Amino acid sequence: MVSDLFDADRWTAVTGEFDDVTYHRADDVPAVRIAIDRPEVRNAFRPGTVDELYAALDHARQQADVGAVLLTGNGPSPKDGGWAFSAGGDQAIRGESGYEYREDDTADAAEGTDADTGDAALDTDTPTVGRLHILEVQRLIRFMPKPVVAVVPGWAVGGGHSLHVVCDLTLASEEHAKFLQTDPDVASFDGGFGSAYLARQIGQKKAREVFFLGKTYDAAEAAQMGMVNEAVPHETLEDVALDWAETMTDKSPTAMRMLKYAFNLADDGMVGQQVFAGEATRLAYMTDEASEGRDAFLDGRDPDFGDVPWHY
Ligand SMILES: CC(C)(COP(=O)(O)OP(=O)(O)OC[C@H]1O[C@@H](n2cnc3c(N)ncnc32)[C@H](O)[C@@H]1OP(=O)(O)O)[C@@H](O)C(=O)NCCC(=O)NCCSC(=O)c1cc(O)c2ccccc2c1O
Repeated sequence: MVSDLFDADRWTAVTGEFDDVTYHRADDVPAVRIAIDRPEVRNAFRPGTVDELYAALDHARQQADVGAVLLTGNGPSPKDGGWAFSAGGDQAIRGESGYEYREDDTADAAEGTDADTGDAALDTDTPTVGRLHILEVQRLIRFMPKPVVAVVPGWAVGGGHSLHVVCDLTLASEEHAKFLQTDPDVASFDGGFGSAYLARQIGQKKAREVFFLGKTYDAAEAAQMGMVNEAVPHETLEDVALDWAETMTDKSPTAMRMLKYAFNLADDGMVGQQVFAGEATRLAYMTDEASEGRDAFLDGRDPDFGDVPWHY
């Protein structure tokens, strides 16, 4: 069983070697579901978990027929029935330079696993140094050209809280979702999206409260603060998430992509401009004007842009 909230009739597993993550594609919606699968430790992530998250998300990014990603945590815990989106970095394997691979951490994806085949695509050694590469996952979510929805069935804590913050939308379980920042309790700090983008969402004073006072907020409070879009009954969480995916994937892919990058642009500086401009270039390439520029070069003649209007 994948998760109590998972409806096996609506999803098909994506082939790949995953130990800490499950990865499914919806049968009737162009969307995928990626879930951390360590419910016994509140879906805390270790380096191998992060590798697999990255591999699944990057695979989803590259599927031209997938328009939305649902990111969640499987549950409940077999130990005590508790639910979690993620409790952040696994503190049991935190070393002095970051989170460390241990023997039982099957880091297949770190070796370049191909998400389609599970085969090792690149021959790299398992790193011996500590990692903080959940930040790479954050950037992947931020820059991928399709919406990512955090589907929060329980605790979103520390680095798990930051993960929901960086997602485009957050949907939370009315009964079980809880939001908490423990970073300064465990001498950690997400000074990037987890704090700065949070402040954009809920305001500076409130974001400082989240980190400095470490209060726990339920789904209704988090929605009222502006870091959660909607709180829904626990049993309906994944159905509503898939409805959202269906709504979003019915819309124009180009408009959705340009909107996501436009929302990012002001906060992301020159990187935001580069990502937005890349998509503007793609749109320009689709015009007759661009074809004329290319063809003139290939034909060895001067381009004739005479018929192209100077739009205003
Ligand atoms: C999440 C909790 C509030 C849940 O409390 P609850 O009482 O419901 O459950 P338990 O405490 O009994 O936990 C059950 C079980 O899970 C284990 N567990 C929970 N969280 C973790 C964890 N993060 N790491 C390892 N194990 C965890 C717990 O030990 C129990 O196991 P048993 O064997 O005893 O059954 C509460 O659990 C909690 O507060 N957890 C810790 C949250 C936390 O501090 N997370 C880390 C924050 S730092 C971080 O995530 C982080 C990661 C990065 O990679 C970064 C990179 C760059 C910058 C910043 C980063 C960053 O901040």
